[in-house]
Amino acid sequence: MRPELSEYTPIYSGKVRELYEVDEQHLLLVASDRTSAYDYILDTPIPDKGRVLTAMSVFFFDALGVPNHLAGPVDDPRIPESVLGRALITRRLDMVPVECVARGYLTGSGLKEYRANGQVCGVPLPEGLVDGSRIDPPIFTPATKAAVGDHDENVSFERVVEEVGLELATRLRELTLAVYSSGADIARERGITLADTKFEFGRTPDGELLLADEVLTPDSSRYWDGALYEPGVALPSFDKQIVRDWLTKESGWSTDAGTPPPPLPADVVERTRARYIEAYERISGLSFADWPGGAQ
Ligand SMILES: Nc1ncnc(-c2cnn(Cc3cccc(F)c3)c2)c1Cl
Repeated sequence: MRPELSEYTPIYSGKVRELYEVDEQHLLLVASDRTSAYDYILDTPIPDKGRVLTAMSVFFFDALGVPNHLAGPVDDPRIPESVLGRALITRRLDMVPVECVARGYLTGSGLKEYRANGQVCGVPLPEGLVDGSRIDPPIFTPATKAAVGDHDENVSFERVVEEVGLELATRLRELTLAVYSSGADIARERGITLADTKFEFGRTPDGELLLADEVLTPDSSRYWDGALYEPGVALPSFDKQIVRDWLTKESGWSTDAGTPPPPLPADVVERTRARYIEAYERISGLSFADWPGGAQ
């Protein structure tokens, strides 16, 4: 008999995820079916999104072989039925207050910074780069966690050293770049470009540094279709472009409307759900139908 979710104390509610306390040493990390676009949380959930992204994290945690915060399998008996398949039992860690971002391609806030001063987070880049240019080797572009509703602030490596000390800052950079490259290689072999990603790390009471949070999901990374990639071409998001295009080209809404986006039509929801499942099945080589939870 599984416990009810109401038996666990909620300790954090993010835009699309929640965190509960299971006991002194363990947390329940829950991924919802909510999705965001243009910095809004959409009214319409994408069925199975939480389960697919959980499956992706588990696949990468296993594939990368890096010490991490997982403390049980996806069907751990401590996981309530209502969130089975989209929740994980994790060890409770002392989280490092740095968003550890790796970029293998120049876009988003990195491109904005580059255009202003030819570097990203204090890392100088070659001249002449455009949106989508490859950054090889990938760079560590850390950020400080923003207040709720705000964007993270890109910071220099030196700033991270001030925050956490040189040894840990160096370790974070090494781990971030190594794990990103391994994950990006796995995805690239399956035709998916992971342009960038954001990791979070935490420490155990005896000081071990573990990879925590979600790993290499479309919510923590930019997923591009490898077949469509070309530098300088605005790169559609593998998972979010269907929603973005419907919102900006068909719904009558616009980003400067100052109003929240309208609800999504069923076909946009279904096509987006299918894109998440396609990304998971291509990258993992596994069938999502075998993943626990969902319509029982
Ligand atoms: N193993 C850990 N130990 C301690 N704290 C965390 C932790 C804190 N915050 N976050 C981000 C987050 C993850 C999911 C759902 C949310 F609502 C928020 C993760 C973790 Cl993963």
